[in-house]
Amino acid sequence: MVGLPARGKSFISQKIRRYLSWLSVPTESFTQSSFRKKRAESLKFMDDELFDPLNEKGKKLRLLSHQDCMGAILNWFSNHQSGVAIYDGANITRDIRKKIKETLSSSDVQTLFLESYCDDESKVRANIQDINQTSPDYMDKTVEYTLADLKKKIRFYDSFYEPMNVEYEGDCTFIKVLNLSSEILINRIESYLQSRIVYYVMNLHVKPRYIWLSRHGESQYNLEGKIGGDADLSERGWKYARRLKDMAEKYIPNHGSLHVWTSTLTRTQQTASFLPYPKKTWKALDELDAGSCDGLTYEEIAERFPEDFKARDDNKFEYRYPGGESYRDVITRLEPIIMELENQENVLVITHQAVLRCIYAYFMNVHQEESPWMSIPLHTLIRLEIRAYDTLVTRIKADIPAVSTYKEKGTSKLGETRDNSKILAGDVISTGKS
Ligand SMILES: O=P(O)(O)OC[C@H]1O[C@@](CO)(OP(=O)(O)O)[C@@H](O)[C@@H]1O
Repeated sequence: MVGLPARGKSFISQKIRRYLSWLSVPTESFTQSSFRKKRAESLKFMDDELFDPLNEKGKKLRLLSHQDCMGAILNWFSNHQSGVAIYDGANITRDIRKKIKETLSSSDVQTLFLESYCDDESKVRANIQDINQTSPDYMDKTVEYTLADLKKKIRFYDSFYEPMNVEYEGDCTFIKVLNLSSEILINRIESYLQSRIVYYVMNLHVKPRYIWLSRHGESQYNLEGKIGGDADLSERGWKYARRLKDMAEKYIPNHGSLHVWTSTLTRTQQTASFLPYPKKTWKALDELDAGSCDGLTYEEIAERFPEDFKARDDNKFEYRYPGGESYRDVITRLEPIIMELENQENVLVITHQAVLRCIYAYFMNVHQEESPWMSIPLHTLIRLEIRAYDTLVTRIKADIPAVSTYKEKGTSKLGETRDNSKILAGDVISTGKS
């Protein structure tokens, strides 16, 4: 990363790390400031000395923390055949970038510089506000403190900042993001992975916003415990479809501009049928294809294909149904959906259990092995609040009972059917954090 403080470098780093990890590319982010803090603590160094351009000790400490960070990156590469290490630091001089490139290329590592250049004061200010509210570095500090501290650092770094340009660094591969917008300059993009990163960064948003998710209403197949298929909604499923309209009006603040996405399957389209908003149907949102097990109950699968049943329980993320899909396959086909969601302002996605797990795992940073086992109940509207440094989740459970479609590891039985008495009157709201 390249850029002055408060230019969204950590935000972009974290997003890229999450995106690539979700696509199964080993990715790690190394934050230079954490190495600097460690060094400063051990040397009993004050921040004031560190950001004084005339202070020789400060200069030395910055150099040491850079070396520590590079050491950690090289060490990480020695343990990984392939992958992406993100150096989250300022790296604002041509000299330091030249050294980074040389060091990495001597270890056979390609370098892609990603500069966040911003001279729009209002955007810098908004970013400082975000940093104050959500960055672990400033969690217990006032806005005034964060503002003063970051301004001091910006002034310091600005005195020797050399933005990237083709004239001086034409031989480098770089992406330059201008004013945290979709305006981007690129130079010498050479590999597929680099082009994925360019495309992803182009779709990124810094504005906080909500994404709304829901499974379809309870289907006839859900009632019978069957997987896959293209069944209609049950009576309670239709009830949820009607309720979803009221819930959208009640909970989605700017529902007037809402867009609804569904899969091509009947149950999601019936669920969306009362919503008076523009709709889009995506094949990519169809449920995980259960291949030759489509239309069976888990008990029938366990009985007829015991080896497959066990193999899926043992490694649910990788297991591919004969003639069907695995969770990994679903993630691959969901990539365009994620790109679009990163770009959109106000969308409600109505889809299926496995697909929602994959989308949820991306936004909530859930580990691959864990994601196929997450609980995504029926008749629940999920609100993801996408913020600069984390995602907040709120689940709004409609008071309409539904069967459980959750199967635990090691059993072929579904979870307990929720009975009416356990459903509280009114919607039940719960929250959590990524
Ligand atoms: O990966 P598991 O846990 O089997 O969950 C996926 C299953 O969920 C189901 C319901 O059991 O999805 P949905 O009703 O949301 O379309 C099945 O169709 C699908 O095969």
